[in-house]
Amino acid sequence: MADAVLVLNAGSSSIKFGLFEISGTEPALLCKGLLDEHEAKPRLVAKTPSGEALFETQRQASDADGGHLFADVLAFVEDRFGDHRLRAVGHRIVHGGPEYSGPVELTDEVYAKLEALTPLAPLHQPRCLAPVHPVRMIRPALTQIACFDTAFHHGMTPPMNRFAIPKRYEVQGLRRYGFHGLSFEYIAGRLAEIAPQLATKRVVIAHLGNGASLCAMREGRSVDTTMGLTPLDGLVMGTRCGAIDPGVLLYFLQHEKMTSEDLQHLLYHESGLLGVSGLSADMRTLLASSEASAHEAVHLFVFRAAQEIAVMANTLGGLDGLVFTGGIGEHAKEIRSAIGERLAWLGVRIDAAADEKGRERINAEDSAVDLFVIPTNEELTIARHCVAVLQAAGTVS
Ligand SMILES: Nc1ncnc2c1ncn2[C@@H]1O[C@H](COP(=O)(O)OP(=O)(O)O)[C@@H](O)[C@H]1O
Ligand SMILES: CC(=O)OP(=O)(O)O
Ligand SMILES: [Mg+2]
Repeated sequence: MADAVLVLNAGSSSIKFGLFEISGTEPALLCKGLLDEHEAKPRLVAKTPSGEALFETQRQASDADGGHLFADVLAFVEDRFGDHRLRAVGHRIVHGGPEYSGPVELTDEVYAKLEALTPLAPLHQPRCLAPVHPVRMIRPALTQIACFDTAFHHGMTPPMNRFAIPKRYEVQGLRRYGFHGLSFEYIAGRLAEIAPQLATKRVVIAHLGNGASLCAMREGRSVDTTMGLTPLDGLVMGTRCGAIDPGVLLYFLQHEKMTSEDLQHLLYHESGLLGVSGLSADMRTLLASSEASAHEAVHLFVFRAAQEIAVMANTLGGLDGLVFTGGIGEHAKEIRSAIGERLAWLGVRIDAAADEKGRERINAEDSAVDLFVIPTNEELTIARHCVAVLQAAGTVS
C-alpha cells in the first residue's frame, strides 16, 4: 500500500488542497482541489492532476464552520484513495516567528506558539490553523506538520532584516521576516532545473497574487524580501496597502480616532486594489473594467511592483533574472508587460510573442535580464517538507 500526504494551503483568498503519493523520490500529485468558503453555499471541489472534475460537495453556509469542509476532504480522500495510507496532513502556516526555520510536527505546544503569532498575521494565521483541531478530532493519530512561509527567509541578515527602531524592540523579535517562502522555495528549485546558469546570479522572484511580495535571491537563498514583520508591507495587494508612510497610521489613530481593530481592518481588508479602485480586489475585474478608478488601481500596482523590483535589484547589486508567479504574475500578461516597460532602464525586454504563446521563458534576445513565467506550487513544497519530516521520524523510508 502506497503512502500519501494531504496538503492544506490556506491563503488569504483561497484554501487549496493536494493529495500526494510519497512512494518515489518526488511526491506525485493524486488529486487537487479547492475549499471555497466565499459563496452562500461553501463547497469542496476536487480534480484530477490534469484538472478533470472528480468530486464536488456543497454545504449550507450555516454548517460551514470550516470543520465540516475539512471532514469532507478527509472523507473524500479515504473514500477515493482508500488504497493509500494517509501518513500526514501538511499545513501552510504563514508565520513561524523567530523560532521555526523549517517544518515541524504540529503538537499542542507548537500550535499554541503559532496561535500566539496571530497579531503578526491576523488575516492568515487563524485560517492556516483552522483545520488543525477538526483534523485532530476526526483522526487523532494522524501526524500534522506545519510548513512556514517565513522559513525560506530565515537566513536573511542585517541590514535587510532590520527596522530602524530602538534595539530593545528588535531583541523582542520585531524585525523583518518575509512571507510567501513556500512559493519562493518552489520557484528556486524549478529555476535551478530550467536555468542553472542563474544559480549564482542576481534573481528577483515576483509572487503577485492576492497577497504579493518579492524575493531577492542569490545562490538559491533569500537575501531580501518586501514583506516585513507582517504580510502588510511591500507591494500593493488585493486588499492590503503595502508599504505606507507610518505617519498615515498615526493620523488615523490620532485624528480619525480609530481603534487598533479599525486600523487593522482598514489596512488588511479595505486597502490595496480594492481601496484604490472602490470596485474590486480582483485583478481580472479591474483589467476588464473601463472605470478610471480601476485603471488608477492597476497603475499604482504596476508602479509599486516595478519600484520594489528596483529596490531588490539594489540589494543584489544588479539584476540577471526575474520570475513572475502567483495568480497575477502567472496569468496577467498586461501586468507583466507594464512592469517590464517600467524596468527597461535595467535592461528588461519582454518578448511579447513568447509571452502571448504562454512560454516559460519570455525575454527578448536583447534583454539584459532573463525573464520567466513559472506557475508556483506551494502544495508540492509542503509535500516535500512532509516527506522530510516523516523520513526523519522513521515513519516512511
Ligand atoms: N487570468 C488572470 N488575469 C489577471 N489576474 C488573474 C488571472 N487569474 C487570476 N488572477 C488574479 O490572481 C489573484 C489571486 O492570486 P492567487 O495567487 O491565486 O491568490 P492567493 O494569494 O489567494 O493564493 C487575483 O487578483 C486574481 O484576479
Ligand atoms: C503571505 C500572504 O500574503 O499570503 P497570501 O498570498 O495567501 O495572501
Ligand atoms: Mg497565495
